[in-house]
Amino acid sequence: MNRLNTVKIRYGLVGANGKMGAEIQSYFSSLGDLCVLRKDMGVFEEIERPQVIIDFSSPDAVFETIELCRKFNCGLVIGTTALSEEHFAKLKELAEHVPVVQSYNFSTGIAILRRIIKEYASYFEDWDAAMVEIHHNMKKDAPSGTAKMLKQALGRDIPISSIRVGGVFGEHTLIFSNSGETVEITHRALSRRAFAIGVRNAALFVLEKEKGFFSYDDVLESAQAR
Ligand SMILES: NC(=O)C1=CN([C@@H]2O[C@H](COP(=O)(O)OP(=O)(O)OC[C@H]3O[C@@H](n4cnc5c(N)ncnc54)[C@H](OP(=O)(O)O)[C@@H]3O)[C@@H](O)[C@H]2O)C=CC1
Ligand SMILES: O=C(O)C1=N[C@H](C(=O)O)C[C@H](O)C1
Repeated sequence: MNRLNTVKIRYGLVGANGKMGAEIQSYFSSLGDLCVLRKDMGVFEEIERPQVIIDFSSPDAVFETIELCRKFNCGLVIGTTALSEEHFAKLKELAEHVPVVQSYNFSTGIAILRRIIKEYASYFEDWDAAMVEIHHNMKKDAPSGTAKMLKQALGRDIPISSIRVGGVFGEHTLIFSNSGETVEITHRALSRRAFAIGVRNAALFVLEKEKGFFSYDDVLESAQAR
C-alpha cells in the first residue's frame, strides 16, 4: 500500500459547509482522516488540536484562520481565492513559524499546464494571447484565481473572459492566435475530487515541514523527488 495512504490526518476545516468543504471531508474520510475542527459562517466545532488547518472559504475568513494556526501552532493549506496583498503578507508572516501551502488551484493538471506555459511562453511571444475561464454560477470571484495564476506564469498582461454558467467545476482555455493560425490549450476539472486529492497531498507535505511558504508546485516536486 502507498505509504502516504497509511497516514491518518487530524485536520481542521474552514469553509466546512461549502462545496469544497464537503468534497474534502468526503475524500479525506474515505482515507481514514479525521476532521477535528470545523468552522463556517456561525459554526465553530473543536474536538481537538488539528495537525493542519485547511481553508476553502472566503477572503473574509482568512485573518481568523491565520489566528487559529497561531493558536494551535499548526500548518495551513489554503485554496481560497481573491486574496489581497495584505492577505499574502500575513500568510507569509505566518509561514515564518509554520508551513503554509497556498495555491489558487490544487489540481495536478493545472500545475502541469503552468509548467508548460512557463517553458513555452517565449514561442508565442509575437502572437496575440487571451484566456477564457468558465465556472459554476455560484462562484463569487472573477477572474478565477487560476486565471490570475496562469497569466502570471505567461508573464504578460492578456484579456481574460469569465463565464458563470450552470455547474461547471472549472475550465481554463489559453488561446494564442496570429493572422494565420490559432493554438488553444484547455484544462477541464471533471469534478471537485481533482482539487481534494491535491489538498490532501499538500496536507501530508505540511506534516513533514517545519515552516515556510510553499506552492502546490513545491508539493508535487517533493513527491517526484521521493
Ligand atoms: N484552490 C483550489 O484548488 C480551489 C479553490 N476554490 C476556492 O475555494 C473557495 C470556496 O469555494 P466553494 O467551496 O466553491 O465555495 P462555497 O461558497 O460553496 O463554500 C465556502 C464556505 O465558506 C463559508 N464562509 C464564507 N465566509 C466565511 C467566514 N468569514 N468564515 C467562515 N466561513 C465562511 C461559506 O458560508 P456562506 O455560504 O454562508 O457564505 C461557505 O459555507 C473559493 O474562494 C473558491 O474560489 C474552489 C475550488 C478549488
Ligand atoms: O470556485 C471554484 O469553483 C474554483 N475556484 C478556483 C479558482 O478560482 O481558480 C479553482 C477552480 O477553478 C475552481
